Amino acid sequence: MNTLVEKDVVIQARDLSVSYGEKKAVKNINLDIQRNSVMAFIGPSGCGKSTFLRSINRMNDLIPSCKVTGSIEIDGIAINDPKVNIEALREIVGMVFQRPNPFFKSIYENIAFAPRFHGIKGKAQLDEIVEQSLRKAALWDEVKDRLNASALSLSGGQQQRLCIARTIAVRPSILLLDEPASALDPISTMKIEELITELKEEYTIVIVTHNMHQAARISDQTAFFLMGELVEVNDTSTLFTNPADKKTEEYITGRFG
Ligand SMILES: Nc1ncnc2c1ncn2[C@@H]1O[C@H](COP(=O)(O)OP(=O)(O)OP(=O)(O)O)[C@@H](O)[C@H]1O
Repeated sequence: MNTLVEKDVVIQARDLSVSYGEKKAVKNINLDIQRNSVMAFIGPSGCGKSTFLRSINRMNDLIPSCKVTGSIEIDGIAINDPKVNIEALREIVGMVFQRPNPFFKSIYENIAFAPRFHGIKGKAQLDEIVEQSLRKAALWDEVKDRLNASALSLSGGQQQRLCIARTIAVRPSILLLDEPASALDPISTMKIEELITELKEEYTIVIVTHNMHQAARISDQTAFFLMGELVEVNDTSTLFTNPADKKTEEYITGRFG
């Protein structure tokens, strides 16, 4: 059906496959991800969600046995082109992992480190970046009086928001979140979910989650993976209430996985 406004696709995967040695972990994926939306990847353990996520900022390049075929375009640029500057790509496409992994440095330095590395030296400018990043990550009020304390003195949930702030500090436009709340308590999880909903105003967010309630609460679109294949992608409300594929229905109703 024609629509008046074309969907604003920022990430476009075409026939994307990823193998580790002989094992094909992601098989011929075609997927469009819309700007300023939250896309959730769900599916049973080992179905390729994280592998696909990592191909969006070429983190798979770090795994020697890993081979990627097909294409991913971000804003029309084929990111697997050898000419692409990977550091620049990873600034545009930031990533946050399952376990909070702050640097063994102060809260301030965790945020200021990358901007300083990229040449921002002025204290006032760095202060501004630190404050804005922490505000966007909904952490400023909790840490503004102890910016010089060790990041490791924060709770797990605060550390994870610090990692999100650290990612935001280099001004990405896409955030990849690999089960960002799975190691956190329910209150910290709720804060991360609220944060994701706020951040999508400014960022395109792709999140891997094992928690289907979480996917239903925070995502606009959901993609269901099974054994390396993309079974179904749809608006989250449709996928959870009226899945097109029987395998999706079986998974979301808890019949396997
Ligand atoms: N570094 C690696 N080397 C070899 N095989 C890997 C590697 N990482 C993942 N795999 C394999 O690729 C397949 C997909 O793994 P992946 O981690 O992408 O799945 P997943 O859906 O994210 O799983 P989970 O939900 O358990 O994190 C699995 O069979 C896994 O064993």
